[in-house]
Amino acid sequence: MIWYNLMGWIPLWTNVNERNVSKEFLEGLSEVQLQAVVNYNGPTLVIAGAGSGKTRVLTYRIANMLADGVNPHSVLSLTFTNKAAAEMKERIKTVVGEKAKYLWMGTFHSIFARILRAEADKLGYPSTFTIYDTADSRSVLKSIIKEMNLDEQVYKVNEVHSRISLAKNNLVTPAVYANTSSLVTIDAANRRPRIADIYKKYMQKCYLSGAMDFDDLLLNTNVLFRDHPDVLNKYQNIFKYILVDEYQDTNMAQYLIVKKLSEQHGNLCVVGDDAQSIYSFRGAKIENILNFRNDYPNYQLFKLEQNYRSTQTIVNAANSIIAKNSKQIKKKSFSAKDPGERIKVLKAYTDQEEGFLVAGSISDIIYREHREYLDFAILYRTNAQSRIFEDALRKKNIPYKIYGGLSFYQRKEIKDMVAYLRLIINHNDDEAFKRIVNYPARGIGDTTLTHLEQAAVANATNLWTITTQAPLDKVGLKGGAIKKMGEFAQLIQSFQSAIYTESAYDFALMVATQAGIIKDLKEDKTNEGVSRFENLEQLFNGIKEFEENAKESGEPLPITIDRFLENVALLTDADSEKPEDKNKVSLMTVHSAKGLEFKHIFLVGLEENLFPGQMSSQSQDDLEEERRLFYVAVTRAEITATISYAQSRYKWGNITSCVPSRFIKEIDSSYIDWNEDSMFGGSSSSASSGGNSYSTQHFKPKANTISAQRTVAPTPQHHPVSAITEPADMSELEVGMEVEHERFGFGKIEALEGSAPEIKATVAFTVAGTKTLLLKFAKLRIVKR
Ligand SMILES: Nc1ncnc2c1ncn2[C@@H]1O[C@H](COP(=O)(O)OP(=O)(O)OP(=O)(O)O)[C@@H](O)[C@H]1O
Ligand SMILES: [Mg+2]
Repeated sequence: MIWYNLMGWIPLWTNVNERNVSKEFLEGLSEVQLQAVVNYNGPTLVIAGAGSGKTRVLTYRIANMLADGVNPHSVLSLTFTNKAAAEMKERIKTVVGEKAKYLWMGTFHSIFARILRAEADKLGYPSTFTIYDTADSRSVLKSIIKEMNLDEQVYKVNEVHSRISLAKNNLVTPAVYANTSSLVTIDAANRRPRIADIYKKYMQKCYLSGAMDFDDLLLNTNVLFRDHPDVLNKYQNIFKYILVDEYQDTNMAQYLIVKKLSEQHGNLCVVGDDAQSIYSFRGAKIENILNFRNDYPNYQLFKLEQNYRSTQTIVNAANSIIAKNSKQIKKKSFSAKDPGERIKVLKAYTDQEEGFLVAGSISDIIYREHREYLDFAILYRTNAQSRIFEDALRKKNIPYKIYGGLSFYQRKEIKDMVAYLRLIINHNDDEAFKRIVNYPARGIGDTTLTHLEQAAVANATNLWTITTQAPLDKVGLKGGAIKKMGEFAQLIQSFQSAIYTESAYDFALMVATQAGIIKDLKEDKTNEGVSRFENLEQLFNGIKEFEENAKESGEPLPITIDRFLENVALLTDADSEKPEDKNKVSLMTVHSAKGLEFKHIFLVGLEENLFPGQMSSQSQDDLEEERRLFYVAVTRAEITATISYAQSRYKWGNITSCVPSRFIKEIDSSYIDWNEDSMFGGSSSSASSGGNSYSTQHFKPKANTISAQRTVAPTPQHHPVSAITEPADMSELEVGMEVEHERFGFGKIEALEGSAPEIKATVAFTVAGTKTLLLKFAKLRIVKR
């Protein structure tokens, strides 16, 4: 092993390249980074904390190879999102020019989808196979569970799906699954013994539909390489250099692909941080990083210890968090930047108020520090938390964008259009078939479809084959239905000859017109109808844009529709950014924020059972993963990190009280600014919110202006009050009483419900409006006149 680090250089390495003066781009690297960049032969592990330049090292390592004359076709670089790959490529392009575009660079899924298309026949798939998204997979599973007459409450589609997904990522086949007790948890063994059967049927159905789900892209690549040594050999020869970012989050299937591919040349470089392993729920194995030394005993190890992203306070705070984990590779991480501000904690009474506080703080910082919207990110544990922040940002006219969910492509009108394109390219795609067989309405009813489906199951084939090859009268269809099915099949077939000759946009437009989609959407003049039509237009804009981008990068014409579909199918949560979205506040889950950085981070919903999530209290391992997630979140910040939590939150329509997350207390207290007073009482410390309707301004000169915008509790002049008591004992409160709240001002109790200590009061405040408050936090005072 050859070991470099910044503090102690171990001079075992004799072949250190001299700093090449003509390679100016290398000037921006530290000494240890430079060594990791220039020594690009042999197995290499770069292990280092967040923000230490791991991704930068990968990028420059590739640039340096190309500058040395390495053929870009022989370099495979695997990233976690397509966006990261595109940025990396762009960066390399600026350094070494156009040849960067020939690099194999992308996510595991996109690279191996490309290889699978080229080799599909070896696996009995058409090269036009469809890539099923999660919704497709779940729909298939749903129909199987129904077909098998299983209880949908016991065999919940989402759970079954994640079990199958986990099995696939561990390369566990249905047969092995059925016989491996360690994979079937006690819960599943007792209550869901048929998962292996569902899994098997699911595999068959996908295969018959000529479809692979996301996990299949990795599973089938493994099958391909296992069963076809010649194919493996071909790609081993092609990829002379393989590089993997975020290696700590690779799963078994990914690990094996990389291991096999690099066997020939041994030039595998992986970079990662065990402290940022956050995908074990999807099968990621932190062990992959730990086992690197066993797999490649002659590896070079580089440890990067300087964090170039964040202030000292943020780095130190993050170190203090991760130190609480028992499982970790000990490593140093320091920042040479300014000490910076302490991590602020915003305490809100309610989830809604949390939204206001955060939005307020953002506009405050923008105003005070002259920042742009793109400098901010709000990070949450679960996607469902976004709504409250969206509302608050909208009210303040702060533009924002949401990553994740890919909701645009989940809209009905978009899915319908995409389903047409999918079915035209791959007639066997049952999910697409079912979606559009009667859209736009052409009088094909559920009964017809049921007959077709039953025949497909009975003959172990797909709907298209039944429709076009079976005697439909024997399948149970009547004359009218037979005719309509014939017309439908003809329509789909009629586009066949143009798929690869027309450009994507022209082709899609032809389909949308001839299939009657445009007419159907145009006819609907309701608001929803108009917005559906606009969405379709957006999709077409997206197709055009895709075409233009591909043209610009010099790809052969025409840019066909299958290329666009592939691109859509492989989108990840972090990929959905449009150019007009550039200068906006980013909202995303912590998982999606991996690898990214922002000047100012707001980490919200820091409450027990939310972050750490409910499941994580079950085991130490889960809790440690949540803690790593927290570490990832904090280390996204360059200048400030702010944490917020609410004391009460709506859950299923009920207000429930919340306990601040243990993680806040785990941060070394010297890096925390609890900031309690500034929120409610106007201390001189920071992190209150300028335009916020509740909080108090903290920097004096502008206080008057801003306070004028605030909702202020009416003063005694407006309300002739004779006495206000100490905070009321809950038992003293009654409906109809006049009370005062420290921020909402005066109001009247309209209702009391629940029992101590969870009593809630609905109070109609004179200025702030009606609010439901948990009394143990609200500290109401009774107004005595
Ligand atoms: N030697 C350097 N000099 C100046 N800036 C640097 C240097 N190395 C890295 N940086 C900058 O520091 C930031 C973090 O780098 P990078 O994203 O590569 O870190 P990372 O280790 O990949 O982080 P993460 O673990 O979060 O993925 C980036 O803005 C990068 O440009
Ligand atoms: Mg990185």
